[in-house]
Amino acid sequence: MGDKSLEIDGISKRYGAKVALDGVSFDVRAGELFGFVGSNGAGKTTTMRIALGVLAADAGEVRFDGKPITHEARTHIGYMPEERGLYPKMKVLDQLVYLAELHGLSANEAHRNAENWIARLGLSERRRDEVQKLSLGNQQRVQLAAALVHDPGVLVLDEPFSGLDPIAVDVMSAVLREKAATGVPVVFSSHQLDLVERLCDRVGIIRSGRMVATGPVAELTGRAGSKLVVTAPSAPPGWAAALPGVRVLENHGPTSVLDLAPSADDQAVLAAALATGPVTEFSRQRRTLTELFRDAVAEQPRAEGETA
Ligand SMILES: Nc1ncnc2c1ncn2[C@@H]1O[C@H](COP(=O)(O)OP(=O)(O)OP(=O)(O)O)[C@@H](O)[C@H]1O
Repeated sequence: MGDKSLEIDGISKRYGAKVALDGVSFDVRAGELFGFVGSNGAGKTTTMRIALGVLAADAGEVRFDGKPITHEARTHIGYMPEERGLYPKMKVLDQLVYLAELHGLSANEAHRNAENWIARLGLSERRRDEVQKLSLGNQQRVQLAAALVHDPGVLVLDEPFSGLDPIAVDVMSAVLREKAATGVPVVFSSHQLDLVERLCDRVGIIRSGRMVATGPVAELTGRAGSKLVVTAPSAPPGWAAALPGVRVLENHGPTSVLDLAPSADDQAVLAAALATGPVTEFSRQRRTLTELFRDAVAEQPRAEGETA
């Protein structure tokens, strides 16, 4: 491994008349953590299942290391399915050893890896317990261990953070960063956008089966303009409403939070504020991924055939 990326190129998928994916493209580069975000039903799970090969696309191609992904290459993907596919009655250690052996590791390697991940993910006291007797969060740790136990060259994780306590979130984050640092492309879906923003090198936003934005968070949020916080105690209500490229987001007493289009002139805003009297605060704030997401999801025209 080291320089191999996973490419999703023009993937389309219908379920009957329902278009689930319509030409979805993005790449997850070697060594990067890629956050895949989108509303419920936008197509994340479908995309991941197609990348893994458990579902066939109607059109498009999945490539690994520049070549159409083979069955062999797919066995090197560590996958965490949304439906969480563990054997409920099997014990944690046995299950991980079994899965590692299934991927071709020797008995010794399988044991060593299983024990390593059990320790790393804080499951040592649970290693002899049946999976079904674990809490949901601990089952999820086992599910991550299952995705990692065969030393995968790619990680595809469907909502790995959902339902985890803050400590488990930290462990999961550290493990994903570590795997990426070894050159593995890591893609995961999540609705926890603050976490995605903090953790990921790049993100992709999918809406109704189409990618609406892909790139580093800072780049995407920068392109979307910024927020301005202005405190002008003498300003009358609505002082900023008519300024070009400005949208008033919130007013708290003398403080206004303004949304600035990329074309808007912040100095003109400052001049307008000063024209009302003193200005005691004037600061730019970067937009968050959550705000960007809301805009991206709200602004796109509805897909053909989609009902409100
Ligand atoms: N087996 C199926 N049969 C019919 N429609 C399906 C099937 N699986 C998914 N869909 C539809 O395809 C679309 C995409 O679903 P998908 O599960 O990929 O979304 P998602 O982004 O993972 O959503 P969530 O965040 O809720 O998990 C949805 O409209 C869904 O209803």
